[in-house]
Amino acid sequence: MTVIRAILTDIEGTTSSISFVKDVLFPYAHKRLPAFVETHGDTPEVQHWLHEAAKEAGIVEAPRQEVIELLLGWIDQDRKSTALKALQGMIWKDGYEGGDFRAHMYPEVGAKLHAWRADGLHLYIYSSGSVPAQKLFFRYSEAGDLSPLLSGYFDTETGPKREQASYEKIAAAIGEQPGHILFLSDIVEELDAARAAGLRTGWLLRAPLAIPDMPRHPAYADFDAIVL
Ligand SMILES: CSCCC(=O)C(=O)COP(=O)(O)O
Ligand SMILES: [Mg+2]
Repeated sequence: MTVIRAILTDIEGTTSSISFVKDVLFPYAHKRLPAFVETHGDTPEVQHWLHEAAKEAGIVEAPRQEVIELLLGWIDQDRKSTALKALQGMIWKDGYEGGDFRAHMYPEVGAKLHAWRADGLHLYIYSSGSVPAQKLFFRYSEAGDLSPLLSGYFDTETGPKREQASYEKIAAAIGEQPGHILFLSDIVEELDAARAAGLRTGWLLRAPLAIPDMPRHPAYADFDAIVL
């Protein structure tokens, strides 16, 4: 069995509950997005992402209000748009820093990340959430500030999570052979793509999900069940 030297983990459904993202983060961004665009819409970074969103939808000449409506619809659909995720991250910053919420972590995750790091493993995140949003997520988590444990973050600017090439790029960026990296996710298509790139995989099936008799990937109910 190859030695695992690095762990790359997804967030939603893996370290943290889907309901925290859908019931806390998304409504927070939905409520504040129109005012945020109103107040910050002329800054270069926000302008850039509004333009990218409009381009993605094929409405580059559209008035700003139409782009806002588009983004609100995308939040409702949980569209994994890089532009939307970048804007959401900027909006969530206020929520974390103002103490409106802390990021949910499943109960064993914080201790397990500490243990893996103490064993010398390098820990990385790969999520559809933007890198700045990921940094906030682990800094302001229910398990305390976990950001010092993390060696790096990847988002969909590296590539889509269901494509083999994204994992090849991440392995190269980490500087490890793919076989020494364990990717953890709740989404089987992401795990298939990671395996095709040569990474080891772990499928998180959090309760009430049951582990099938013959899972397509090594399957675990939580991080404590993972044997390296
Ligand atoms: C870290 S930002 C909040 C999560 C988010 O917006 C998201 O889309 C999570 O997707 P994941 O790839 O972590 O399943
Ligand atoms: Mg996920």
